[in-house]
This record gives sequence, C-alpha cells and structure tokens, in this order.
Amino acid sequence: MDLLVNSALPISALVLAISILWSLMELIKSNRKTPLLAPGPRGLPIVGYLPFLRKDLHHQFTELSHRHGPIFKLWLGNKLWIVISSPSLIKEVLRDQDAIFANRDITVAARIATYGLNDIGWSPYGPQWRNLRKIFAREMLSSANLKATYNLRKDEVRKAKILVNERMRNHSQNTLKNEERTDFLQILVDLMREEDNKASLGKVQLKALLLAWDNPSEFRPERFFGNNGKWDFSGNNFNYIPFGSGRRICAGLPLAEIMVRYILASLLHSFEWRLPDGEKLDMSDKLFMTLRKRIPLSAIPAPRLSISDLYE
Ligand code: HEM
Repeated sequence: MDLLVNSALPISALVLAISILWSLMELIKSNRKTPLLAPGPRGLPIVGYLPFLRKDLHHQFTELSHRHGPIFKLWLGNKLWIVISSPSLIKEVLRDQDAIFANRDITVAARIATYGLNDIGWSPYGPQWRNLRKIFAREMLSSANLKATYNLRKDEVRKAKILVNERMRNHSQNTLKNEERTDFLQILVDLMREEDNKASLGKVQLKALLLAWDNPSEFRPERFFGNNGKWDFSGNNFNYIPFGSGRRICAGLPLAEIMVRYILASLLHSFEWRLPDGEKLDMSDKLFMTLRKRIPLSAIPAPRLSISDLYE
C-alpha cells in the first residue's frame, strides 16, 4: 500500500506543475494585447490540438467548420492556424490580401526535397519566386510544348476527318445505322447538304465544330448555354478554385486546361469503360498533398468506335 502511495506522488506533482504552468501561460496569453481570435476547438496544454488531428484532415476540418463556423482557429503546438471555408473569406485571403498570404508554410521535408526551396511551388514570395514564374511561363511556351500541343491537335484533326468522311459515305450509300440518323453529327451533315445552306456550313467548319466539344455526336444542346460562370476555374469564382487564385495561382493552368481536356475527351470518346468483374465503384478519398482516391480506380477500356484506323 505504501509503495503505491509513494509512486503516485511524483505523478500528481507533475500533473500539478503542468496545470500551474498552463494556467500561467493562459494568463500571459490573455494579458497580451492580441486581437480577438476566431473560435475553435480546445486542445491540450503545450501540444494544443495536435494529438486530435485525424488522417482525413479535410473531413475533420469540414466537421469543425460546421461546429465553429467558416473561420476557426487551431493551436498546433505553439503555432496558430486559421482555417477558412467560405467564398468571401477565400477571396479576402487569396485575392484581396494575397500579398500578405502568398507564402507557404515551409516544412522540413519540403526544404530537403527542393534542395533548399529551389522550386516555384515552395519558393517564398519574393524576387526568386518572381524569376522562377517568369522562366516557367517561357518554358511552357517553348517549342517542345508547342510541338506536343500541335501534334495532339493534328491527331484530333485526323480523327475528325475520318469520322466526317465515314458519315458522309454512309449517308450517300444509305447505310446509316438507326442511332446515327438522329445524332448530332448527322444534323450537321444534313445542314451541310441542304441546297439553301444559309449557315454556309462546309466540311472544314464541320470538322472544326467536332473538335471544339466532348462527345460531339451526342445531342446536348445545353452545351451552348452559358452557365453563369459556374465552372469558371480561372480563379475569379471563389466557389470553385481547383487551380487556386491570386498571385500563387497554378502556374500550369493554361497547359493543364488543354491537356486534361484533350486526354479526358479522347479517352471517353474513343473507349467504353467498365469496372473489372465483381468490383464496385468506390468514391472515398484520401488526403495526400492533394486529394486522391482511397482505392485506385482500375477501369477496362474497349474500343467504342467502329473505325479501326482511329486506334492506330
Ligand atoms: C488539372 C491539373 C492541375 C491542377 C488541378 C492544379 C492545381 C494547382 C493548385 C491548387 C496549386 C496551388 C495554388 C495556390 O497555392 O493557390 C497549383 C500550383 C502550381 N501548379 Fe498546378 N495544377 C494542375 C496542373 C499543373 C501542371 C500541368 C503544371 C505544370 C506544367 C502545374 C504547375 C504548378 C506550379 C509550378 C504551381 C506553383 C505555383 C506557385 O507557387 O507560384 N500545375 N496547382
């Protein structure tokens, strides 16, 4: 019994000392002339909220924003973090006051991986970052990238040519399949063949029309309607900022805009996709540097166009 009491003594003394220290720190903090801070969850003395952080941080932050509002604070150790989640606050931080917020929080791992922050993404906002952005912009317009884009475009033109020629041949030989009689490509071909073609739609325009759209042979007139900037990803609509906004907006946006659209459109247009037998589509996510699918997607492609030349 004595032994138990004796060993419990140093622990209670330690707990008492930590509590006094914490109360003192809180007192000093409250006496400091700090501006009023946003609300936030309570943490532990010294470590703050660190022990409570979960791996699915983005879901945890969503939950916390439901509880504390669109701006809340977290103490992680002695560092204060402010988490924001409303379009108007995002505009304030990324656009209106972005000169103040244009720095990244540098981790040790980032410093090592970039040989001392020699990288646009991690470079502190300043002359070195400005130079790197200029070099990056020039590099993106370099002959190699222009050539790659040109080749991609050339390939799309070749494919559009094959599609239009095939459809016009089927049309004149009266061998159109049922579904082809009413699809969008056929509407354009009919328009082109009309004797009084006021739209002056020639073969060249037809091919150009096919290139500007994804799944061009689907009848989807809504693609012509404006959508009130709903999918404007240029950094001006703060409800939708996949590339960020302000000074640190994604430097690769122009390239990504061309490449992602072409690659996705080609994959969807040229192949029918299905899941491996017995597998269900899982949409859960995992936070890394960016958000990823928790279970990587395997999909099996099968050619969907009848013209085999397109797959060469
Ligand atoms: C769909 C594709 C892409 C998405 C969604 C994307 C998204 C982003 C985002 C969210 C940021 C951070 C912006 C901020 O901090 O406010 C960023 C930064 C950056 N991205 Fe992208 N990106 C894409 C493709 C690319 C490509 C293809 C390149 C290169 C060719 C690129 C190069 C960069 C660079 C260099 C930065 C750092 C800019 C800076 O700190 O000044 N990105 N990107």
